[in-house]
Amino acid sequence: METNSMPRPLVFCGPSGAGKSTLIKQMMAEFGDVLGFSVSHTTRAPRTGEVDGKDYYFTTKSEMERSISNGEFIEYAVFSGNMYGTSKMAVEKVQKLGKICVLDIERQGVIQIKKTDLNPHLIFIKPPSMEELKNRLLSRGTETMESLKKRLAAAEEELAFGEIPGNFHKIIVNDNIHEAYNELKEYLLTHIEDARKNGARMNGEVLSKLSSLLYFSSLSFNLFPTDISN
Ligand SMILES: Nc1ncnc2c1ncn2[C@@H]1O[C@H](COP(=O)(O)OP(=O)(O)OP(=O)(O)O)[C@@H](O)[C@H]1O
Repeated sequence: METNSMPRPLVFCGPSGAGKSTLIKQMMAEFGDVLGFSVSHTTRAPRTGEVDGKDYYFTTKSEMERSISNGEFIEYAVFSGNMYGTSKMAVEKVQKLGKICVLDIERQGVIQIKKTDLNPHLIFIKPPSMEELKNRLLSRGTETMESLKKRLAAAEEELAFGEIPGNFHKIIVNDNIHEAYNELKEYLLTHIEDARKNGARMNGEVLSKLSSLLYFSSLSFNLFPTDISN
């Protein structure tokens, strides 16, 4: 059960190409009523098909640095030469809807988020091998030779971080995507059901408050006057 009214966020971490976005997209498609994606900010250029405000908030280095110094970010990191970060606004936007906030962040971000009071479920997505990771990044077709090299070099460090005991609550090896997704779903099902029940309870409370409010305003303003023609 949740210990407070805000459901615990889900933090996904793992090397670039491990399959985080693929798994998150499947979860959002199946549990979109109760999950909300925290849209990160980035200074990297949009990839074909990426939408500003949906996949990322695309921004500039100077704008992002200004927001960070104003304390507007929960976590941020430089990865592969670009800045990435989670703004407080992005998480609050999801939590205000009573949904479980889903974050896709890298190692430096996980270290920072662990110091906050967000108390997330920390999930590490691992590729079956470095060779397969390279193949996936190549076939995704999003990388230049230079960015591929950077991502693979960073992957070694991400993997080492993922394997340190206590860093994550759950490690999922994404070999077969269906098996990986089922393992993820099984791990999160109780959390999702709790959030659904809490959401339904919160909606019920809001509805009952609204109907009392309507009832009392109808009495005080006599919105529904009694028929005196009889
Ligand atoms: N189990 C799998 N088997 C084969 N291909 C996969 C599997 N999971 C994901 N892929 C493919 O591998 C590529 C990388 O996956 P994805 O973009 O989800 O990784 P990511 O961890 O989100 O990477 P990044 O951090 O760079 O955004 C994609 O083209 C995706 O379709």
